[in-house]
Formats: sequence, C-alpha cells, structure tokens
Amino acid sequence: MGLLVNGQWQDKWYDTDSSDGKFEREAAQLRNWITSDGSAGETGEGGFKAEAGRYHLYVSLACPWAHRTLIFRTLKKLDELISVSVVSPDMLANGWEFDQNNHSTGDALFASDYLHQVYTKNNSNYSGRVTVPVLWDKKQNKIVSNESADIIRMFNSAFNEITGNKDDYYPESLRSEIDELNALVYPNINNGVYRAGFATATHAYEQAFDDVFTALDKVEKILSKKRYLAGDKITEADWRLFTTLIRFDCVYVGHFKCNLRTIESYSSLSGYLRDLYQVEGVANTVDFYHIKRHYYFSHTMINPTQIVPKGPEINYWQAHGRV
Ligand SMILES: N[C@@H](CCC(=O)N[C@@H](CS)C(=O)NCC(=O)O)C(=O)O
Repeated sequence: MGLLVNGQWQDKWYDTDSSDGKFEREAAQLRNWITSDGSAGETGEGGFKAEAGRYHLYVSLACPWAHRTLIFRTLKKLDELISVSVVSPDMLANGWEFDQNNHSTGDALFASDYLHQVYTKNNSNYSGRVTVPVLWDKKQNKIVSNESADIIRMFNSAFNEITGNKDDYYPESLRSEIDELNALVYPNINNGVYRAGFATATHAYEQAFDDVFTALDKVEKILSKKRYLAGDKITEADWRLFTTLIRFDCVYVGHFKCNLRTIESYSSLSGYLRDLYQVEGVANTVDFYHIKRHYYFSHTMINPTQIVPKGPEINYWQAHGRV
C-alpha cells in the first residue's frame, strides 16, 4: 500500500497520526467527464466524446467504489463498448498489481505490472494515491476520471444514443432525494466502515462504529416501508448502498469490527440486499474470493497473519420477499 510522490512510488500506509487516529480518504484528483458530444462535463476538460471501444476501465473486484462502475457498465449494456482490466486482490508493497498468476486479467492496454504505472503514463509527475476505479481514454492516451461517483453518472447517460438503453438511475424528478440519501450513505456507511476499520485510536473507531449503525438503522426504517430507497424504482442510491451491504457480513463485521449487527439480522435490509443481488447481471459482478482475499490479506496492520476466514455461509439467491 502506498502512493506516488512526483511520479515516484513510495510504500506507505495511510497517515492517521496527523488526524488524531482518524482515517480520512483522499479526494479523487482526475475528474473529467465523457459526454455524448464531447463537451466538457461538470468538472475538468472537454474532449471525451462517448464512442464505442474508446474507453477502458481498470477495476478491483474487491473494491466497493470500483464495483459501482462495473454494475453500471452491466446495467447500461456497456459491456461490449467499454473494456475492463481487473487487478489482483492483493494490494501490498507495490499497491494494486496485475499478476495473472494471482487472479488478475493483466493490464490489457499496456501490460503494466502495477496500476501506478498507468497513473504515471497519464502524468509522469503525479502525486497522490493510486486508486481504482480508473477510466482510461485509449484515443488521447490519458485518464478520464478516477472518481467512481462521476463514472457511474457518465455511464448512466453519456452512451444512451449508442446503446439505445435509456434506463435512468438518476432521474431528474428524484435527484434531490437521491443526493440526500447519498449524503447519508456515503460518509456513514460506504466510507463509515473504512473509518471504523482504519481508525488507529479507539475514540475514532467508536465514533465511526456509531455512525455506521445509526445510518444502517435509518435505511432499514426507510426500507421497511418501501422496496427501494428513492421513489419506486431502483436508483443510483440503491446501487451505491448495495456495494457496501454485500461486503458487510463477510468482511466489515469481522475485519473492520463493525459487529453490532449483521445485515442478515436486519429484517428489511437482508431481503433488500437479495433483491438487488438478483437483478439480471448483478451477481456476476460480485466476486467473494476477491472481496475476502483483498481485505484480509492486504491489510496486514489489521490482520498480520493474513488468514482469510472461511465463512460466512449466506445464500443470496434465497427468495427476497420484497414487493
Ligand atoms: N473516490 C474514489 C475512491 C476510490 C478508492 O479509494 N479505492 C480504493 C480501493 S477500495 C483504493 O484504490 N485504495 C488504494 C489506496 O488508497 O492507496 C472513488 O470512489 O472512485
């Protein structure tokens, strides 16, 4: 685990000393947008027009942020248009690696050994963490974006004319409701589990732990009255919650010490999670080997033996009972 400093790789764990034991996630730096006509998006530069075969996605199957982008690629029928490389589950001294002997597809574009080499191909002087997902433009040979929240919005609409798929997971009429839900779910649940797991001081861990379960109780309450979080259709807000829920019982309960309750013990969330898992194509984006192996094997400061637990046994194909 490390980062680039002026284009040089340095092996360093997250710095929590300067933040009183709290884990603070670095903001994504590369935030251009693919648009249907190549005009500039909300941030960054223009020049990234939606075209079949032009873009490549680098993901980890373990990572909840990368997972969102894979789900949107599937739901929006972009599989044939946007190619993918998958990193190995182990993220150790060299950060994310492409080791084909260790469950990686390899880097389909440059045959790199490490993801940090893709970042320095984009900018030989880059400073910052080397995170997945990364969306690469094969035409201009540069990174479009390394922010999953933006990438799923691009996938939601930029390629509609090419694919003919008009499904909308961020509909105009529900935007403020979705934004409000994201503002609850992202800091307290998606990132909340990391704040608990990566904390190096008890008070920071306990605060994060409380935030996680207070927010889970809130979404459980919403979902006890309706099938999905916003409106009556699946939206972006559901998919953003899903990627944390599916990792919760097999990783976050144990490895990140979020053990007040399991998702299985929530009467609505347990069925809701199955409901989303069973949406066509979604189960294929979930890889429990990568998920468990990544967290338990890579975070040696949390789990120095690197032993990966065998359980739990949960059947996500069981009838979800949601209407
Ligand atoms: N803001 C980014 C966050 C991505 C992120 O933090 N990914 C993690 C994997 S789950 C990562 O690559 N971490 C490597 C590191 O922090 O060095 C996004 O949502 O796209």
